[in-house]
Amino acid sequence: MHLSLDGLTVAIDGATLVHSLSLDVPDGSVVGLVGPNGSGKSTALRCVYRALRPTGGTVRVGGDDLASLKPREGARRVAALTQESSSDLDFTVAEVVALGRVPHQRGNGPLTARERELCASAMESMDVAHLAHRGVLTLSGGERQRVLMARALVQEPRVLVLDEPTNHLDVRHQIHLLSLLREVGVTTLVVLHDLNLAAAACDRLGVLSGGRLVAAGPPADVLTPALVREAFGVEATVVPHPLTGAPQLLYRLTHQEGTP
Ligand SMILES: Nc1ncnc2c1ncn2[C@@H]1O[C@H](COP(=O)(O)OP(=O)(O)OP(=O)(O)O)[C@@H](O)[C@H]1O
Repeated sequence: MHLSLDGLTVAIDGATLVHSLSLDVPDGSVVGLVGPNGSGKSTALRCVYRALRPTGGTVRVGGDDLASLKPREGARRVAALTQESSSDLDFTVAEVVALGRVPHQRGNGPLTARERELCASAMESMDVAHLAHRGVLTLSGGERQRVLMARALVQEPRVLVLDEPTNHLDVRHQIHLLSLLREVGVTTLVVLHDLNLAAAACDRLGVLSGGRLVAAGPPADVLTPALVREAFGVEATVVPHPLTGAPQLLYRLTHQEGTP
């Protein structure tokens, strides 16, 4: 299902945090949003999972204005894994994952056999099946992140919105999660800090700086030394990955005058 941000603007207390952001995420594609700290990535994403109402512009999901959809219909279409996703209650892992089915359920009936199978397979896929009976509050940061991703998958969304989903994950689980996005084939908008992972995982990238989209396109077109210098203030050498051809950034740590 196609996701599009059309002239999205967010102003809070007189400060414009996102300036007229237009970005398309075609059906089944993975689009990455990158940019320095405070550039507006999470703010833009919050409008897509309806934690924030934009001041201007529209978020369209499958052609429909998200703001016009009933909350349940919105939740059937869009699942989010965000910095705010957490559970303060000591549910078990299996219970938290099963919560992903709520937008599809009528009343408080038990899960169907298909839904139980869906939960089992999502937990297996995110490598948390062995934690099914553990309380989520006892989990490590990475384990909790994988549980929340399993919950998002169980929701069977048409659009996935992920804010730094690899935060907390070790390198094996980072690669697994990002590879999974391709396999699942769900339209995905994902904020990533690691530009090399973003280049490998995404069909297209959008670069935010100061709340404005300063570049958008395939990773090889976007991740140039000039763009990285301008947006991030960093010197990088860009080389093609020897196996995949995806652009990879090499950095050199610079010595600061006056430090040992
Ligand atoms: N509710 C708010 N009130 C005032 N300022 C806010 C609010 N929410 C976010 N901001 C500011 O808006 C800017 C963009 O924040 P946002 O969280 O979208 O950035 P980001 O690109 O996701 O950053 P990071 O990479 O650090 O996660 C920041 O300067 C932040 O301090």
